[in-house]
Amino acid sequence: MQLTDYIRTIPDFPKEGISYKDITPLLINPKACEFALSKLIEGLDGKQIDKVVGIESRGFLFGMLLAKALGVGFIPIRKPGKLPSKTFSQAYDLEYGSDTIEIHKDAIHQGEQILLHDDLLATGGTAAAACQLLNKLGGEIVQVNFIIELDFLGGRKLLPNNKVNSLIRY
Ligand SMILES: O=P(O)(O)OC[C@H]1O[C@H](OP(=O)(O)OP(=O)(O)O)[C@H](O)[C@@H]1O
Ligand SMILES: Nc1ncnc2[nH]cnc12
Repeated sequence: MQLTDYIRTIPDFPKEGISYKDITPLLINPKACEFALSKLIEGLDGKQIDKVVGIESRGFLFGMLLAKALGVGFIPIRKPGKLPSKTFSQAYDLEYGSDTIEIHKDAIHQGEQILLHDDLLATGGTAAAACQLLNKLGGEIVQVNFIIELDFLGGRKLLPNNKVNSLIRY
């Protein structure tokens, strides 16, 4: 199976000049989703994971599937003002703007082995901000994985201390 067959490129969305990678053709196909999930798990090389953290909103989709498949809990990192209990916040820049993400202060315990997941790595601002939050909580980031990585934006450079795995690289 070729995962790239299930990714659609939309020019000039959400802003002129952005070539948007749309994963909805993947989401609509259960066999392709199963394949992508198995590849993400394969990329973990059997490493022990205590919790999966997914970044709002597209990181929730495979994040929860990964947690279920690994038999561990899922933790959402959310946009500001969405999490109801006490949070840590981190501001960051992304390919088409800037934003803040938050995590519950009690979501992770010191030394827990964390898999961080998002659908796409672009400039790396979002994932780097998420790593800062996880480090603050004392989580050990085992791997950061993505369905898609936009190599030409160099996002990996913002994750110099992390193992990064992406299924598709453009
Ligand atoms: O590497 P970066 O340049 O930081 O960009 C990557 C982020 O951008 C997208 O999220 P977006 O903020 O568009 O939100 P969404 O998941 O709710 O669509 C994507 O899902 C990543 O989280
Ligand atoms: N080019 C892109 N396509 C889809 N999601 C993105 N998030 C940041 N850049 C993106």
